[in-house]
Amino acid sequence: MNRQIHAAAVQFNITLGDIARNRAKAFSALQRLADQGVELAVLPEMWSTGYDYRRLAELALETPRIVEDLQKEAARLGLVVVGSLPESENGKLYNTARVIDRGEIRGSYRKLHLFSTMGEDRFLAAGDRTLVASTSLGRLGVAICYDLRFPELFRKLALEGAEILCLPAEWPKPRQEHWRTLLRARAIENQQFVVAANCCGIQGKLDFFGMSLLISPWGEVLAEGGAEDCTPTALLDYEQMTSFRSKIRCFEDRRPEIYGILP
Ligand SMILES: O=C(O)CCC(=O)C(=O)O
Repeated sequence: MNRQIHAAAVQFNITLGDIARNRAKAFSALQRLADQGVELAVLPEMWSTGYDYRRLAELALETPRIVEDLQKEAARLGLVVVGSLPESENGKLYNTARVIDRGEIRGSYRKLHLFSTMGEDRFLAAGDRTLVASTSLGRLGVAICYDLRFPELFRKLALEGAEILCLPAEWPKPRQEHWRTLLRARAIENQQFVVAANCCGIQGKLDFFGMSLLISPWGEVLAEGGAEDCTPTALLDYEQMTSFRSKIRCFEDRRPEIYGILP
């Protein structure tokens, strides 16, 4: 049976520290997307708060309630939703993405690579495991923003069966070409779909360019966001992935015994 998944990236201008406003934007986008028949929606990184480091510990206390509401909304709308939020546990803060499948949490992923260039490692603790979540739409691999610069992580997710890579981000100017090139490379080399949601607009000193992308395993950009709030959508056709994987056999032809630490 050929599976086609209607997917979207939810791109918006995150207002620093304003949970009510960010939440209203995200939830109304999810409603609109569900009305259009979308089944998978990826939200940006730290979408409820942005990087409001000064107040992050206090803001993170709201996260469990937001996740609960998101679960109810995903169940009501029949959506799979991925996006990252600040998480507080045992006195530490994490940048954590959850995979919510029509109400059920299928997995949780704490950002592994903290962006030391901007001090993320001074405020947040890093995760220590990867995630490929089994969902009603297939196997979703999750990575967050700066993780994109570490290809080994993505190969591991692919070897663990990831079919769609979901990447919430807050990726600023002037590194648009890195964003686009690396996302396309990850899709091509791992022969999987990529749904990457960036934010847009100004947050503090940072200027975010948007350009959320949905990419096929062939590397085609299926849909692309502009520089404003938007929700690019595309159909992800599993048949295309299967046929590409059978023509160019990257997984079978690997030589991990020579160069790899991965099995
Ligand atoms: O790698 C980059 O250029 C951006 C990464 C980033 O902004 C982040 O991880 O928060």
